[in-house]
Amino acid sequence: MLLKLDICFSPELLPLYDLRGQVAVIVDVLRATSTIATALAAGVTEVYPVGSLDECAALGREHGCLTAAERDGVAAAGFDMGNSPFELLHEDFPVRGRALAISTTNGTKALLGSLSAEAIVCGAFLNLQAVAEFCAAQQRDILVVAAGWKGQFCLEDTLLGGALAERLLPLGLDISHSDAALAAHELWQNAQADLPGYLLQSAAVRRLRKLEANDDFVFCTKIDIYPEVLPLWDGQKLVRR
Ligand SMILES: O=C(O)[C@H](CS(=O)(=O)O)OP(=O)(O)O
Repeated sequence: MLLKLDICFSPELLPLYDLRGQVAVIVDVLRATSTIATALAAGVTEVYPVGSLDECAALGREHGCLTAAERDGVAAAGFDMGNSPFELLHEDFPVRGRALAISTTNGTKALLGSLSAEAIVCGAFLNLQAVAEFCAAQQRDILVVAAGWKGQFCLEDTLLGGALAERLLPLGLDISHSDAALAAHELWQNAQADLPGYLLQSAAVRRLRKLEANDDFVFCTKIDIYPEVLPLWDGQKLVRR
């Protein structure tokens, strides 16, 4: 049987999908899932995605987790870091061997809304190959859950869905049933020659540039920097597989 891939364009649309038996690929290219992949690549042992700032603070206080928290693109006050992957790569701020609790505007919401899936992984351009290999091995239908922006469609997460489809099509993936997947694949065809250039027109990049986080955008559009880093949900937390 051909495997299918579909795309849910925002967490608000999740009630329309039945995730049971499927692989959910949570995607928040700018920036949560890129930051989570970077954290695990940098030696963070486990990542706890949480919905509220209070839960994030409690995990820091009561369990000694590093805490990353952001709202509307800005680091929330009182936490170890915001939502930039570079904060996990500072030499003077060692993260290896530590657990991380993270709460962001869109990305953690997408993950916490997808818990009925058979398997849950985090996808970004940084770890696209790891995600593709996992999906190929699972032999289950795939739902790409785009974090979007405050319930709305976004280009960068949709493009990741298209790029994942492109990797899996030669293995027999079927996207013919889903206009969402077909559209994402078409978008990827247009963007792949110059992904950062294509995304310059996107709302997320305009937001990050206002926040002087353009370096984050450039980094998060690099493909397969971490081809073996797969953030996998173990029922309570994300661990590197
Ligand atoms: O910090 C981010 O990149 C975003 C915040 S927003 O889209 O700028 O409001 O959070 P995320 O949950 O990573 O989309």
